Amino acid sequence: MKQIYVATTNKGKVDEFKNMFSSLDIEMVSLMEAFDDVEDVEETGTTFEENAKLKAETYCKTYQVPVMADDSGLVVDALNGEPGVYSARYAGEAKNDDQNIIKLLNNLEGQSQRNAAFVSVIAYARPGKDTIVAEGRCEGEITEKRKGTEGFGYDPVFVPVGYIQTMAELGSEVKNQISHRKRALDEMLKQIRPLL
Ligand SMILES: O=P(O)(O)OP(=O)(O)OP(=O)(O)OC[C@H]1O[C@@H](n2cnc3c(O)ncnc32)[C@H](O)[C@@H]1O
Ligand SMILES: [Mg+2]
Repeated sequence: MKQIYVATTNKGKVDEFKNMFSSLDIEMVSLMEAFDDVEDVEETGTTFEENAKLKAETYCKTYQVPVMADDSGLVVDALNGEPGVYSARYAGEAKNDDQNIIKLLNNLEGQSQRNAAFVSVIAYARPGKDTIVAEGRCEGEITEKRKGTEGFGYDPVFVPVGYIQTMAELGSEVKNQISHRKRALDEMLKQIRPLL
């Protein structure tokens, strides 16, 4: 079976990729589990695409295996697209989900326009070949209070369009069918299927 290495330091993303790959005829291998010396790649890009490529290409070059990496985040209309590429470190380099949510809700206090979208850009880097990129979005709204315990990141304050519960209440079964990451992966598979 074809193996693809997925590179992420985020446990929530690993679980989602494992779940989404489980029905495919491609084996997903966690790069961080396969190699014990994996160093963090600094996300110096200003777009999701730049950072996704940076992560995938750096690891592909180091380990000479095909690598997929996701760069993702929350884009809030009333905050001019913030936190965007800074979603993980919105409240500081410690990358604390709870602090990030507190900062987001504070910045949106009294704001009735709460439209937002989760965005995921997946880059697939292969040794000696051009990198392939795919994007997925999930539109929704930011709640006034956090609700639910599943998922990670901003899931407790994000209600997808067409639902009344947050991603953290809906849980992985629903999330992995409608999420930005699932849509990006579907887009990616359309492009790489013929190449596998
Ligand atoms: O870079 P890697 O190692 O993959 O892990 P990371 O957590 O730093 O990942 P990103 O740089 O792509 O930052 C993504 C952040 O955006 C938020 N985010 C992304 N996808 C999300 C999702 O499905 N649900 C909730 N929040 C999400 C969350 O705060 C993430 O930490
Ligand atoms: Mg990151």
